[in-house]
Amino acid sequence: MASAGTGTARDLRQDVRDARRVVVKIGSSSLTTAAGGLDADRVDALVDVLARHVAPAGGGTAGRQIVVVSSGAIAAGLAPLGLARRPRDLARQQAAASVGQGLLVARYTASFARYGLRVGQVLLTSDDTSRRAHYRNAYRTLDQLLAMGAVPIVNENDTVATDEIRFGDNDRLAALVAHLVRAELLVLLSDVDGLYDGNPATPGTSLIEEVRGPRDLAGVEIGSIGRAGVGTGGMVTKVEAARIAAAAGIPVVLTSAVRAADALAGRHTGTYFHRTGRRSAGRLLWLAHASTPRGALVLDDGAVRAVVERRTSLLPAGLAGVEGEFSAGDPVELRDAAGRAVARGLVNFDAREIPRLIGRSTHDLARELGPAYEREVVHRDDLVLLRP
Ligand SMILES: Nc1ncnc2c1ncn2[C@@H]1O[C@H](COP(=O)(O)OP(=O)(O)O)[C@@H](O)[C@H]1O
Ligand SMILES: N[C@@H](CCC(=O)OP(=O)(O)O)C(=O)O
Repeated sequence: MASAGTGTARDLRQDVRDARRVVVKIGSSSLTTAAGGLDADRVDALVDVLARHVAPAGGGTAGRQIVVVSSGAIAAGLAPLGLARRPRDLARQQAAASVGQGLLVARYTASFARYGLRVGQVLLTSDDTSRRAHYRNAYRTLDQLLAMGAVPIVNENDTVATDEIRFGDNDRLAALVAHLVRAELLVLLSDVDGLYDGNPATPGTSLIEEVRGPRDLAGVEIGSIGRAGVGTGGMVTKVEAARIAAAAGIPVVLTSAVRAADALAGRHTGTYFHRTGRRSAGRLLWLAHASTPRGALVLDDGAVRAVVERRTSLLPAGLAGVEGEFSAGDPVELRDAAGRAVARGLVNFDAREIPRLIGRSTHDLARELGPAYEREVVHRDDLVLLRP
């Protein structure tokens, strides 16, 4: 194991050091005071580290493009609204997020301004970003901000997200943002210095320095939120986020906010997740991990084979049934006759139109109902297979 701080080439995680476009996610627990509310000093401490990498002068890794995914809106809104702790109900969480998000971004704005850097607020919902037009738009905005030297500050759009479509935690959001902006590195910063093989509060547990794949996680006790009680997903969502990013070809460093400088410099700190896959097609990762299906299409056996093995579009002839209420453009699940989900896709028809399509050829449908019906139920470009 290389030592931290010396900085010879062998001591460094080279792909971390070489990454130009980086997503840094910071959790609520690292931005709030023990008494509740935003801790301006901790925001400044993080920005001190990040600004050094973004600012054009200074050598080293300066000139990097950094996207910050910052939690903390709800936590920052608690004290100003006289709430002693994080509320359980969605309405009060959203009220707190509404107040807190403004304060959070104001703090980042002032803090980055110390280095002559601008920030741009980007609020995303999981649902939007699975759709083609929104996905492209989100990419374009983030890319443009980076091209103009600004630092995007991303959070979930808490005030409009409903319980069903909500990420809640920002870990998976950060993994998907990393994929969206084609980042070369994802850094997850928390109040714990990495992934431990059990609850770190338990004596005798130790830090896992590297994860090469699922086998390295076997037997690891991955627990929920920490002492601060302001975070959401605990280690479970961080490991899930790391898995999503690594599978999409993006290495991940998971460590504590106080070690951010070491992590970004490529020094051996925290837990390093090696990439396990290659970059996959854009929006489909969001479709698989971020969308909430509004209903289901039941496929006959031939259609399951065609979609799963031959990767074709789903045509009306392969439909055997429909469930739920959805509109054209919504995400739906594709199920086999036994009810197993085999794929997820964006459907081209409203649910109420489906019964008349079941088992029919597109040719017959076009002749009977007009040319608008000569289309796939789910196009293969809008379809992602789910792992068994
Ligand atoms: N195996 C584990 N390794 C490390 N931390 C763990 C583990 N299991 C549970 N945790 C807890 O997860 C917490 C971090 O999650 P969370 O509170 O949601 O933070 P954040 O606000 O940064 O997202 C840590 O404080 C730690 O107590
Ligand atoms: N969007 C929410 C994130 C909630 C949250 O606590 O996330 P995290 O601290 O990353 O587990 C917020 O800004 O409060």
